[in-house]
Amino acid sequence: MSEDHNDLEFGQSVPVVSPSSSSLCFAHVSARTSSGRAILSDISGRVPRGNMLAILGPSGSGKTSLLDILANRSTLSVEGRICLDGVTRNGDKQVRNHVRYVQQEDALIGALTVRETLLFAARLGGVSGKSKGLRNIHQHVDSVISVLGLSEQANTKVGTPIQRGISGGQKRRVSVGEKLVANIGGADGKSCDVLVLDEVTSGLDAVAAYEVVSRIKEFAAITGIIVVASIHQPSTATFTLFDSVLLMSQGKQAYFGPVGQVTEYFSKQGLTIPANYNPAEFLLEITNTDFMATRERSSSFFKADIQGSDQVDELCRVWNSSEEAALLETLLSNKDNEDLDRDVATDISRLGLLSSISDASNTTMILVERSVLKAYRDILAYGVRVIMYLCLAILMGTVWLRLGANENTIQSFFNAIFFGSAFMSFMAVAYIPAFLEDYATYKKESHEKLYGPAAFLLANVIVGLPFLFLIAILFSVVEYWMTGFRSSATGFFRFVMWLFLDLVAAESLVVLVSSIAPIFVAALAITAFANGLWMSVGGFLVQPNVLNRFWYYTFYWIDYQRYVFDGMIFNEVESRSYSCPWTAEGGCSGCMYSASEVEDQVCMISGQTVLDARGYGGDHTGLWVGLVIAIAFAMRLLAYAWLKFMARRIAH
Ligand SMILES: Nc1ncnc2c1ncn2[C@@H]1O[C@H](COP(=O)(O)OP(=O)(O)OP(=O)(O)O)[C@@H](O)[C@H]1O
Repeated sequence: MSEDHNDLEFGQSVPVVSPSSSSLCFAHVSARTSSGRAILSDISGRVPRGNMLAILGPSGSGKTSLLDILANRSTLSVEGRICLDGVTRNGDKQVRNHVRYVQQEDALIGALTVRETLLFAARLGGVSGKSKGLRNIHQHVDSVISVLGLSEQANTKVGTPIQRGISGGQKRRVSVGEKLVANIGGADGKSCDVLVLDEVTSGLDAVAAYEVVSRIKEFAAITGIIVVASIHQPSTATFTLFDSVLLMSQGKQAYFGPVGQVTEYFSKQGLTIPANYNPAEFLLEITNTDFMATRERSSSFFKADIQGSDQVDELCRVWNSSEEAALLETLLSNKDNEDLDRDVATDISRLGLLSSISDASNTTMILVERSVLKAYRDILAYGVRVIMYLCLAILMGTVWLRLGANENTIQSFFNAIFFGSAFMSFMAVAYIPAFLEDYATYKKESHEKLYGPAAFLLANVIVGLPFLFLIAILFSVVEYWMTGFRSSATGFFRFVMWLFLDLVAAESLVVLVSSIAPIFVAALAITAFANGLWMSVGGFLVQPNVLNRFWYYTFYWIDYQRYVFDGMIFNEVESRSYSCPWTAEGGCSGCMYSASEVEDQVCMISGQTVLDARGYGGDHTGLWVGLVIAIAFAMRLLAYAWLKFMARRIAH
């Protein structure tokens, strides 16, 4: 391969590899669930480099299951052989470095524009703007935007639940674009050799679908990548763009071969595709057991008594005994083909169209940059919480307004501190939707080994901490002074510190729960329940010496809200004094707590007396700060361990 190929740019139509060179093969692939249910039975095919395979079949026929297996993402138990460029890849963890997968659901960050989304995808994929074959990363991204017909939307945001962005079909194109911009042909062991597209044209009209598929075809021809796409109801024009087609029904194979030979093959079997009839539509009709629309049309093939799945069995039986199936079998079992595949693949890997710059710290910084953009643009990420906490501060400031320091306000101060800290932790649930959006993106990107849980969680904490600090400051500025907590800079800043730690711990709980249960309603219910639990056992609603022994010896000691509450109480009460009325009969003896006459006829209750009387032990602020940090850290660590465990499970 000539070095000149490095100067090729996306959009040029000079083929780099011969379409008959190395390939992706799958031979006799069968798959079962853990309960033994057969999902796929004996599926075979071969896709040379630079070619596109369409997987066609009715809903539930096993298209996604096969794509997952080819990308080594399946949790099913798989038999058969999969090889890429002559190397057997069954269960090979490395295969995911070579496959880019566009899943059915678009996992995009709503606050980013189309161009930003693709720029971040290119950078995360390891594309360097200084790469030899790539004069400018922006140019590269713009050319992908242009070929996907997204130039007019380049600066439009993808869209959030409260801000309309691009359409569903345009989102599909952005998802495809993310794979096209990222590290195609890179030389770092993470080159993209196979582009897997699940339902790539769903949501697109016929013209847009044709445009997208034809651009992908052009791209495959230039770069030599193999494209495997499941597709629903393609127009005739779109269908004929594919080089070959695999027809599936009920997990079985009804045809594999060149698109151009479909009509001839089925005519030979007595299933004539009517003139001017969309062949793809015909194939779907004869394999759809739910709606047997073509019985009359295909009566010369199907005997009158053959119904439903028997019809599919008949199609598969005919395929298995066909010359075409025998030819495919010969191709798959030919050792010479494998050797040829391997040799050409070595040549292709030297291409290095784009070189790589990715490393762990660089990836984390890219993720931080992306999260910062999202955090300040997407009001749902932090904006909603900033507004909500400010409203809460004003509400509390006006309800607990200018409390004087006397014996009648002591309980109100305790209530204000409990309500403020508990409610703030509770409302961390507002972060769940934003985290779940990030999680979906992480899941998609980590599947392709672009980064792992450490970079994801590190970026999350780096971006989150300043926002939480801002919330703590804003809340305190309003509420602290309106309520009339002790007037001292130390008191104020300690109050801010405790709120900040409270928010950090509460957000860590959200991250942990949402990582384990990444479904909105489940994460919401579990987090709300956990916060309710921490509130109940924290020692304020039920005093520790009365608290049931089970809760006392378990959750009471790992309750971050308890340490925050105790820290805030000591900060406020310990150094304060509360006045109480002096009476002629009893002096200070009528006060709620033991008081002393500090001046002539002036009784004061010391804060320490209040704390002692209410059963609060000594001030261990340092220890409590350490414990809240440790609890928050432990929750993040558990989230990391869980994500790592899940990543390993999928990899195996
Ligand atoms: N891990 C699994 N456990 C149980 N059943 C599964 C599993 N994976 C797939 N299936 C079942 O296998 C069948 C094929 O599913 P698959 O998603 O592969 O079909 P599909 O052709 O992609 O459908 P659609 O076009 O509707 O997306 C379905 O009935 C599905 O429920």
